[in-house]
Amino acid sequence: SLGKKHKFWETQPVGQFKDVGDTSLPEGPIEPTTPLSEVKQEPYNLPSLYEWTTCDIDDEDTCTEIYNLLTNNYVEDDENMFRFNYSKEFLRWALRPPGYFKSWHIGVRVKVSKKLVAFITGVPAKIRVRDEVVNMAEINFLCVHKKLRSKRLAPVMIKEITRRVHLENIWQAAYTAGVVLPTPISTCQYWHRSLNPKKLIDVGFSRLGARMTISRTIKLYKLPESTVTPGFRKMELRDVPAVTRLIRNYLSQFVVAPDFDENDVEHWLLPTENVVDSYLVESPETHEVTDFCSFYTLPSSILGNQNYSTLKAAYSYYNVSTQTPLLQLMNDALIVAKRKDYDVFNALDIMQNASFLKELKFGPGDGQLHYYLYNYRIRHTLKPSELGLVLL
Ligand SMILES: CCCCCCCCCCCCCC(=O)CSCCNC(=O)CCNC(=O)[C@H](O)C(C)(C)COP(=O)(O)OP(=O)(O)OC[C@H]1O[C@@H](n2cnc3c(N)ncnc32)[C@H](O)[C@@H]1OP(=O)(O)O
Ligand SMILES: CN(C)Cc1n[nH]c2ccc(-c3ccc(F)cc3OCCn3ccnc3)cc12
Repeated sequence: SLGKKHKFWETQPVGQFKDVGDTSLPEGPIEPTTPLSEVKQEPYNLPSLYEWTTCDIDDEDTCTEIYNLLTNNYVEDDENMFRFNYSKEFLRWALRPPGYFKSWHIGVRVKVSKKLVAFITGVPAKIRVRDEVVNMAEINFLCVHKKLRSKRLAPVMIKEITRRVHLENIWQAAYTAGVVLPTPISTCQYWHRSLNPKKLIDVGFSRLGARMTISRTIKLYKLPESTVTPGFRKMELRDVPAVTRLIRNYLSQFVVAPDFDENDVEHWLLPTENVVDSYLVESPETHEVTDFCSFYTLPSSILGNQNYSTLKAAYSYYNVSTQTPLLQLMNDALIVAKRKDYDVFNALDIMQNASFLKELKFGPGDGQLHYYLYNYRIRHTLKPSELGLVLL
């Protein structure tokens, strides 16, 4: 029909807008897997000025190049006031999960200067869709330098990472984006809970409510100094088996969710300073681990403000409540984040998050996050509450 033409995405094995609502199409892989011998052996062609490079994230200088490219050219909010500022330790965490492939950390350099001007990554993940556990690639950090935009570089990078993922005999992928592409499996809202309202108002992230003063606003968002749940403590290595049992059981209720094993839990959920914080509730009586909450640290650069350069943001990650009310558990997470000097606590309305957002004084964000699967059809668009997957 009319509407935007997606010249690249209409060539890809993804749900097409024209097929939305066609319930005759089966759920599952859209294209059959290809014999490995038929996968293109050589890289796709880049425009002649550029060359592919496989980025070694363990190399300090390469990690710095990636950090600088993203810091200056990655995702901005709709009003171009903030830009994600993933730290180097965060990138090393995000890109080296169990079973990762260095070949999936793909850069583009200018041949002459060797300047890194583009980047795209994949990490392997076992993702369950309903009752099927599918080996997928989680694609992230797609970035083209601002000076090289709208040259159709992104499709070449996407085809190249697709080729490299195919070489590892993986045929599906998961990704999220703030932009609408063919075709979201779900669209969720993000919400923000002010922790440092004065700074948020100063930098233009929040606006003073009608009939509100600064001091009234500070009082509105005030939190206790200490958490309230008995047995609430930081997660430790010895907790990995119990947390794995807890989170596997919890995530089984969602249509799309990671299929975490103990190695995954150790990597993704054990606290890492300035990257991911995780807490659990150990019953003082039974010493059973009954609840879990976690958030990751993703600052945003503040573009064009005299007094502040960085917004310290915590993002809700995976949370499980079996004994402690989710509302109380998440309020303890807010209390910890405030104590650690975060300015704002962000959450998507996925999983059971909608049950606490309003009551804990989260306000709706100004955009949406769309979830996508590559080469896997979902018959009906999912509600955010059916999603159990958080991509960084
Ligand atoms: C089996 C394995 C499969 C693995 C692969 C799975 C798929 C993985 C897919 C990747 C998932 C990444 C997830 C992720 O990283 C999280 S979403 C964050 C993406 N990055 C940013 O927003 C950073 C700032 N923007 C940029 O760097 C550029 O604007 C980018 C590089 C985004 C586009 O560069 P550009 O210079 O602005 O544009 P052209 O090169 O001229 O290309 C235009 C074409 O690119 C399509 N486009 C635009 N934004 C996109 C996006 N976010 N996903 C997918 N496609 C996107 C667009 O629709 C158009 O195609 P169409 O004509 O068909 O509409
Ligand atoms: C998920 N991961 C793939 C990064 C990513 N890509 N595109 C995005 C678009 C929105 C969000 C997002 C997710 C949760 C949230 F609470 C706020 C968000 O963006 C606010 C707007 N913003 C953008 C930059 N600085 C502020 C993340 C992303």
